[in-house]
Amino acid sequence: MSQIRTDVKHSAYTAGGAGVMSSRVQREGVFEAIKRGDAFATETHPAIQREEIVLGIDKFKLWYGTAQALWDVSMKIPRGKVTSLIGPSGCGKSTLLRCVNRMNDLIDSVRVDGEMTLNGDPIYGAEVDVIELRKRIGMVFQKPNPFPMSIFENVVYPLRIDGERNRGVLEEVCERSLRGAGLWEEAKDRLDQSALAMSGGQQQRLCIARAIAAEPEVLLLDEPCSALDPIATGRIEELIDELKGSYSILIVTHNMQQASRTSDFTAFMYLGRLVEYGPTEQIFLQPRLKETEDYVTGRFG
Ligand SMILES: Nc1ncnc2c1ncn2[C@@H]1O[C@H](COP(=O)(O)OP(=O)(O)OP(=O)(O)O)[C@@H](O)[C@H]1O
Repeated sequence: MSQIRTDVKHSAYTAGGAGVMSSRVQREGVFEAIKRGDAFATETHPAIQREEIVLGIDKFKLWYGTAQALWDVSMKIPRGKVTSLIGPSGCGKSTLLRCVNRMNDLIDSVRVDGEMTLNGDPIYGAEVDVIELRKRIGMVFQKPNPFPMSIFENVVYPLRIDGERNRGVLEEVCERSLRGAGLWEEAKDRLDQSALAMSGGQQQRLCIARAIAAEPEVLLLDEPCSALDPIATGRIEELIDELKGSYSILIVTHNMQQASRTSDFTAFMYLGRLVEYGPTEQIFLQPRLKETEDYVTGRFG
């Protein structure tokens, strides 16, 4: 899908919505219900059920101190596909993403409830080794964060910390990961040079190379293009398209065009709730809820 359409035909509260919404929610709308704190069920499209699942999120809640930021979020993330989290600023997209690899553990005031599973294994629980978990879930941040070392050492960093010393293995992984991140041709003659001398777009692809060097089961991208110019953004979007199939990607984006171009599935969040979740084309062209339509067509947010 190359562009967002504004002539969407939604079937608010009829095609599946009515079955789960209280009559008050139907009458006054989802956003009013959410603001009031009423019980509210996500509009999940049936197509999700046909997918093989890599990540399960079940009734997940999060508080920063006394302020609740996530409310009963339940969703299944398909394997080998790209799933976008969209929604207005402050709706909890990054918070949800950071819960997947337990980055929020680093914030003292955070408390969570509910379940998440990675290929069936619990993500939360006293027995979970968070360091091992983070090896299975790669993450790329808004601003590229290469380490102050050579391009080569950046890419093989995950193997180094696992104790890998075999030069042949490291070189093979370096080349494979840089090729995977679309950076090999630009980087192959300067592998020993500092990563900090690369352009912002190259640094972000390097961070993706470093993430995929660890062969993660899920790749989390938190607004990976927000610090990049349009050309570098285009390269990252092409790369996301190429990684699809081999990797399961969950991406937070502010950019509707980016969500529609890059993702197979899209989840629309509002005030810490998951409002509607389904195939990207349906979310953009035939959303079930009027609120989703208003957001994706730019009528609010
Ligand atoms: N470290 C924190 N401590 C306290 N509150 C936080 C913290 N991080 C986020 N919040 C709050 O949690 C809510 C969700 O924020 P979050 O950053 O997840 O939203 P977002 O949808 O990713 O926003 P944006 O699109 O602006 O990045 C907001 O109300 C925010 O102020």
